[in-house]
Amino acid sequence: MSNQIRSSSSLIQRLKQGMINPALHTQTRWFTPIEGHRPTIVHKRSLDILHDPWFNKGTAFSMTERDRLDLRGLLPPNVMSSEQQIERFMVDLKRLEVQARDGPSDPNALAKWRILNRLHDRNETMYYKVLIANIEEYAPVVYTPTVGLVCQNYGGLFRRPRGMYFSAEDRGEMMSMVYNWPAEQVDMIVVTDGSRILGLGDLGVQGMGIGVGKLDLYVAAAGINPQRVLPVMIDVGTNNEKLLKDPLYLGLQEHRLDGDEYVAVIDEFMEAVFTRWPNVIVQFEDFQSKWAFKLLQRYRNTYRMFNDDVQGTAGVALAGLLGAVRAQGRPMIDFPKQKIVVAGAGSAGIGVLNAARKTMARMLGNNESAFNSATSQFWVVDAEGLITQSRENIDADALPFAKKVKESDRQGLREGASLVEVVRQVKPDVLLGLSAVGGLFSEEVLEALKGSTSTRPAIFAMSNPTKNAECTPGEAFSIVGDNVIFASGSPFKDVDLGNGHIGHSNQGNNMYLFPGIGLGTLLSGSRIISDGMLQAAAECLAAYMTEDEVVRGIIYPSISRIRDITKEVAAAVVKEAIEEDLAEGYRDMDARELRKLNREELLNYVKDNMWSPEYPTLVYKND
Ligand SMILES: NC(=O)c1ccc[n+]([C@@H]2O[C@H](COP(=O)([O-])OP(=O)(O)OC[C@H]3O[C@@H](n4cnc5c(N)ncnc54)[C@H](O)[C@@H]3O)[C@@H](O)[C@H]2O)c1
Ligand SMILES: O=C(O)C[C@H](O)C(=O)O
Ligand SMILES: [Mg+2]
Repeated sequence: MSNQIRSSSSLIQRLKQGMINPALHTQTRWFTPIEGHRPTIVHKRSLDILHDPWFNKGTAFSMTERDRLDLRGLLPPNVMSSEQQIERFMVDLKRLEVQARDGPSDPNALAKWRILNRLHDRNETMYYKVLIANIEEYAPVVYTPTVGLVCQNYGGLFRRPRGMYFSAEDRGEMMSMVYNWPAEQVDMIVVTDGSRILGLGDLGVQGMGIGVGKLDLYVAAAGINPQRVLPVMIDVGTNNEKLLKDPLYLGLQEHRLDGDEYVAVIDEFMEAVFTRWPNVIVQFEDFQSKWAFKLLQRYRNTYRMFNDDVQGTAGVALAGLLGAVRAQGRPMIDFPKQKIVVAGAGSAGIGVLNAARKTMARMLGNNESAFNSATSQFWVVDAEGLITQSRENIDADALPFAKKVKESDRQGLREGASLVEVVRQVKPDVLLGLSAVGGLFSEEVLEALKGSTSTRPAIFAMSNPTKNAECTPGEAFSIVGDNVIFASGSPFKDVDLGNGHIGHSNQGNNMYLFPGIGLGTLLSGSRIISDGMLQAAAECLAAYMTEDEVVRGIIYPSISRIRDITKEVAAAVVKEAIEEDLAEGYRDMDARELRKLNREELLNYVKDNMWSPEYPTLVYKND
């Protein structure tokens, strides 16, 4: 306690006890502190304050207080008044009923999320026990699709902060701020700038929810220790006009930084986290396409990082495409014969196209003619229709897939042709959507797909969340036929086709790969995540399904098996890292020892390093 406070409070005590006659002191004009202005002495800092209901002020901590108490970076950047905090809380309380009605497919999804989130705040071990034991039921609550609703309502749902926030205003400070995070070791970071959250667009600082949801799966599926995960939001502003005007918005209310200024912020963040935790793995999530590719190219050879939307999605889609070939009763090597129409040429669509083309080309001999012939198997349609080489200002990433004008003429197609025209003319084996446009595979498009030359056309409606799916499984099976293969990014129920037959609704989501890519990289000790490691992950997922399953139209495992498939994927990633001479080992397992492991030993090594939610015995030690 400061001397001044001690002396004035003892004065008050003495006054109260009648030891001082106030009349004698009228001339002296003693300083009497106003009760509400007296500081409260705390013996805590950082997260300990935020987690103490007595001291916590949440978003109302002023900037100076945040600096004084090591809170900088642990809260969203916008400082709120207590009146604003209460208004936000009340808006949310009143909105609950409306949101419950608007929920994805489960009207109580948001309410369930709140209950689970409160458990997460109170007891991590119990939370993950519940999640792992009931993953099929609660993955759609803590992850896609409900997490989309959570991000949209983040302002109202914000309670106890989770993760770190770096904002454009923290430039020059990140290297020290990163030490405000209390964990000595961090294995996995999921970072977003909130610019393209699922198919919901720019949600600014509210995108924090996506990193939290992805890391829940890292813990539940990959057994990454929850004390070693860190969700990060880089708030460089938002171009969402509604949020820019919302007085209760928690992020920076200015337009997004762009160009070199933007890159400098991300560079500073990368330097800061890798300086403090040199072995961390950083997963980039839901960055708008414009930056997704550029940042991936910028960092992938120097840092342990990957982009989930570009690379994770590519692997999952590739595994599904190979599964669809098998489901037709054909060998995987027939993949290069598939005609594939892709709707959407953003970070996800282009990622899938590159991976699928590369795999086809490899199957065809990996030379120039193999590449050309693989390229001709794809038709790419974006918001402006079919992409051909006659398009002006064509995006550099889409250029390799632009149809040659002669080729499209021959097929009766022109630049900008609509999706339905393309499907009608091409009669594809596969129709794959990563457009973020719900219902894009309309009745007309699905009717056109009935003309497919495939015995078993495949439909991948991969956009998230549920309302952005290009079509539902009900529409796919009823319009195109009972025989189709169907997968979607967000979960749907299987369809009862009558006569005891089931139309299987697969979930084609990058959740089947990113946890294994992260865990495998960690356990291999590789300094980078190579194309080969990603390819190995995808091939492992493709091979995971049995012949019997694929023939029944089941091309992805049920989410109840996610811990097992993640273990397999991680082992495949470690193995590839060893083969590419990238593995440097992890903890006691050095690179030489790693190389000696056979398949079974490798799987055990992975399994033994997966955290499981069990209560440890606690002992108090005073030092
Ligand atoms: N299932 C998964 O695992 C998975 C993984 C990553 C992304 N996604 C989903 O994919 C979607 C797209 O993500 P992104 O990062 O590529 O987004 P993006 O905004 O970068 O790209 C969207 C693309 O769709 C195109 N498009 C828009 N309207 C169209 C229309 N009417 N017809 C055809 N194309 C149209 C755009 O031109 C653009 O090329 C999102 O909904 C996201 O949730 C799913
Ligand atoms: O988050 C998901 O469910 C998948 C993917 O990363 C997406 O952005 O949609
Ligand atoms: Mg994503």
